[in-house]
Amino acid sequence: MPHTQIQTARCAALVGPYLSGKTSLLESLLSATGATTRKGSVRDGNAVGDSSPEAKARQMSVEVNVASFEFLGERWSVLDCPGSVELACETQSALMVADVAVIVAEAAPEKAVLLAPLFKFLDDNRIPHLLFINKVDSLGDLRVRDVVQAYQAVSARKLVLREVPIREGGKITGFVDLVSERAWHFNPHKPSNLVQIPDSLKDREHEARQEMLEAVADYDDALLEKLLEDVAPDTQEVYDRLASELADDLIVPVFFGSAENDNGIRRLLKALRHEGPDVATSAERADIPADATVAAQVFKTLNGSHAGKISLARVWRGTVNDGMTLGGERVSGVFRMMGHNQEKLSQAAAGEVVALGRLDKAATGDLLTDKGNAGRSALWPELPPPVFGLALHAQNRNDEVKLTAAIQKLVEEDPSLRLDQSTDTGELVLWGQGDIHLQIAMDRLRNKFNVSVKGAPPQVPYRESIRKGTSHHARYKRQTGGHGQFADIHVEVKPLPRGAGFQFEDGIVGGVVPRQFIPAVENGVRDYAVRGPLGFPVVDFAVKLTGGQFHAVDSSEMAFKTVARQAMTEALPACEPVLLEPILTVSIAVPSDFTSKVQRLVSGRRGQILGYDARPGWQGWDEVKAYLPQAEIHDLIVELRSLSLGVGTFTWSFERLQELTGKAADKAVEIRKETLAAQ
Ligand SMILES: Nc1nc2c(ncn2[C@@H]2O[C@H](COP(=O)(O)OP(=O)(O)OP(=O)(O)O)[C@@H](O)[C@H]2O)c(=O)[nH]1
Repeated sequence: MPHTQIQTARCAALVGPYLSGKTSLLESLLSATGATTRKGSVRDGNAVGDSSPEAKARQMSVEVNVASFEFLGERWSVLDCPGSVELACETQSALMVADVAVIVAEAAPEKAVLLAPLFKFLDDNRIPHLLFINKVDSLGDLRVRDVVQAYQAVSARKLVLREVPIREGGKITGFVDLVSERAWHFNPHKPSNLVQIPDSLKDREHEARQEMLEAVADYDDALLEKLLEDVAPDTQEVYDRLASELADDLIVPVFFGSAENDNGIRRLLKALRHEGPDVATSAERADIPADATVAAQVFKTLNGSHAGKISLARVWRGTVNDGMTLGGERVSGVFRMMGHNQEKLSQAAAGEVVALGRLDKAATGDLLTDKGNAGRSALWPELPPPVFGLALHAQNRNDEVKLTAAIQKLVEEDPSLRLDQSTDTGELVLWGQGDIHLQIAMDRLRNKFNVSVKGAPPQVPYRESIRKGTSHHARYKRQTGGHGQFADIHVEVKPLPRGAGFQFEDGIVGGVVPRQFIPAVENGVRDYAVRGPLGFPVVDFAVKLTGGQFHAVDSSEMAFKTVARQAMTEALPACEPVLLEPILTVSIAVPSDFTSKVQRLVSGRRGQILGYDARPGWQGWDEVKAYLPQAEIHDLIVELRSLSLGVGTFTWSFERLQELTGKAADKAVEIRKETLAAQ
């Protein structure tokens, strides 16, 4: 078919559920196009992608792999994205700069819901995408059309089957292309060869082709008219409509094959070549300002310990030259990536995906132009809220200082990580998207930044308060040599309502405690309140200084501060101390099939369900709102994912403190005592 050669390079992102075969597909695309001479494999650990130690150790993609090839004179960059839900932020960033996404999915209709967040993200961002059903070598009796039907339930756009399988002896041995109506026979690790359409398949082929044409005609009146009048449409017209409807994200063409056996790969390449939009179309989608002559957008940042900072960027417009000023900084090196290997270029033209050296101020999402750094694009996806935290400690105490700097570099590489220095517990808590996400981060700290760390569940920031008040008299008197120390106070202590904090009242009349010592009394109480009788910060109580005595020579600020602490130490245990635990408001989002399981999960964790509603903008999903003790949240995401095929997620915010009594309280106090004793 005629094809106007597209001069600019294009970019496809490979996305899809965990272990669906994206890295294998990249390997297959590279070998089919001659970009690699020997096909590697994920199993053998010699694929172009997944070459980092963290990826090899897990046999999974832990970050986006970038590679490129030429197919029939056109350059393509491929962004092989990680499939794990915990690494979705990385995938979303890569998708923002791609012309087209290939969703690689196994034929698993029972897990169709896994694709829902991806379809929604692609549709929300109008990113053209097609579906490649992988691993058809092990499809068994499943029918491709049934798989498509199951996936249709989670896609707002119409899935349009572009080929039908040829089956022999219970196996898929080839396919019939529904546009050209030509049949191909799969050959292991070799291009398919043209065959006759089997007679037994002719009816099915005709039916499927009609369905495809009708789906396409939904958006094209001229084509619809032809179909209604039984006029056979011209093949070129069908290809053109398919291309424009894909570019407008109106339809999702569906292909299938086997990355492992290199089947269906050339058909996929042809679809990308003929139907993938060009960079100018995608730049419009990305809202690249018209006045920028040169524009590139960073979708990933790498802080190599030796090579310095590298920004992976898509060139949206113009040419990026090594040494030029882009985004207000000098570009020091332009590289084309092939997995972990880099090829130095003197320049990169529009459409290319390149690594740019030493742009110290550029961050992921930033749009760099010849006019300056326009900052993070308004269209860039929001960061996912953190759902799993670990308190980190350097294995070697001397590394504690290095640790914070190294984590900051990691956060720059992966903005879905967040570092919090807890003011309550003093812990350095790394927040992320799940246990695997944080384990990868910890591995990177060791492998890249040479800091070995241990992770532990973060401490819960309990508080304590009192249930009843008391009056107390305390005297502090020391006579050591010359100057003595003297301070004497009467205080009234009383509980305050939840959320009131701490109040201090000066009730002194007649100057029995001189004015200059009163702040010292308040400071002494505040000092004490950092750790009450149960070992936690004391809140929601009031102290009134009602009387006292002083000595003209021996009284000092220090003495009054000390006596105030002493008064609290003596008085508070008698005020019925009570533990307060933080309660969070959580909002848990799951497909509605899992809503009742979520309610049980919340109840089983001492939570209080507030109700549930449809999740706005998510068809077939619910949002369950509940109060949940913070102590129950640490591994909530783990259980939530395991009951929802991995797609459940939640957001949380602090709600209030609430009294905790009984065994749970005793345990918290016991652990606190052990922790304090160990310090
Ligand atoms: N039978 C069969 N297995 C395949 C095929 N493609 C990939 N696999 C296997 O599926 C597993 C996962 O493949 P990967 O290519 O690592 O999957 P991925 O989608 O890149 O994985 P993540 O990026 O970690 O989500 C590997 O064991 C592959 O060998 C295929 O076409 N057929």
